[in-house]
Amino acid sequence: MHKEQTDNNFKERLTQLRESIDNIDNNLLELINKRLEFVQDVGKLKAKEGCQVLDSTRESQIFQRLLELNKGPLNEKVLRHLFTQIMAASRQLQRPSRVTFLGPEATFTHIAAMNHFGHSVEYIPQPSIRDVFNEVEKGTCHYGVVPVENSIEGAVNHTLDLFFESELKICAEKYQPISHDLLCKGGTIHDIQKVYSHPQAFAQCRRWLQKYLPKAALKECGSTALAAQKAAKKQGTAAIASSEAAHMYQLEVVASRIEDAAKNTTRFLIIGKDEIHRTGEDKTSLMFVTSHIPGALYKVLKPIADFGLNMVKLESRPTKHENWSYFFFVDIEAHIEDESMQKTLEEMKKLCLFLKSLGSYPRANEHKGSLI
Ligand SMILES: O=C(O)C(=O)C[C@]1(C(=O)O)C=C[C@@H](O)C=C1
Repeated sequence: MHKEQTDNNFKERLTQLRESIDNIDNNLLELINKRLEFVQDVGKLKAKEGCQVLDSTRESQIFQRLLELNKGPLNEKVLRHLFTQIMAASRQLQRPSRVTFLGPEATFTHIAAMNHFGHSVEYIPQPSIRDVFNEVEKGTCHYGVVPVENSIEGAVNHTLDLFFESELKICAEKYQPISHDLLCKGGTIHDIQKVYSHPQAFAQCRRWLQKYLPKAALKECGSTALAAQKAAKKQGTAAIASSEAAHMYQLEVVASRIEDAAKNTTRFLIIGKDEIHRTGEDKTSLMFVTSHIPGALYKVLKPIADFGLNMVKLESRPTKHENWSYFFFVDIEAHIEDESMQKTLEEMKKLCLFLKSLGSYPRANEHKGSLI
């Protein structure tokens, strides 16, 4: 076949296919707008009844249903991303919401927040985890996002401690894969004399730094995003931060995925004032203090096993009121409305000096990952 003929065939076929795509897009647009009209009606109903806009239980059911229905080629990550954005736009239409997070912009907390709430909400950075709690308590923001645990470094103690004073509830959890890049304003790796980053990021990239930048001075910053801001100001300096920070602070990625251990993940908590209903796949977080007697912790935890519940986390923190006395934090795979959980709590309360529930929320899957 002549080249001209092949070109014409290609163009004709491409035009046909693109027309089909345009038709689908037209339908999608019409359907999304129709969906939003229903969402507006739900919003009016909720406003009348004084119900909260975000219904994590319903959203989690929508994801479960769509994932079961999906036959591909759309993959799970992209499906989740698309519907996160659609539902974020829906919530924003019902009531514009504000989400606050441990800033500045482009921290991994910000990335986790955007992956959870989508791009349609207003994001407000805070300088500390305490400020995130304060803003949500005051009601200036509807939800807050804070880190609670890293798969390599362990618990974020400050977050755990703040739950003692706070009446806020955990409304959701989000696992965010953490991947570090080396960013700088220009030039090559050979020009870098100084590297800025958060101490945890340095710890997570130790071997890489020893191998490729053994002579560079390492300067600690309050966050990886702050490190990126600093590196953006001076040639010959670099930052270890996310690829999102590169984009936000106009830096170039000199080396990507420089962390020593793959599968580095941080678990974030979404805090707010909502009580989240049962989905059937839930987690409940508890905080308690035991008495100072032999076997106290064993006795308090025993009902969890007796009622057949799965404890997935146990953490301790000093109470700071009395030396060598501790708060314990446990996560249990159940909802507070479950009968077995109610019975467990009844037994645990009898054995604790102090016990409170930090909330029940849908269990997140660690392997859902991030797209953005
Ligand atoms: O079903 C609701 O309650 C809605 O408000 C609709 C919708 C959605 O977009 O599907 C939006 C917000 C809620 O968090 C849950 C679902």
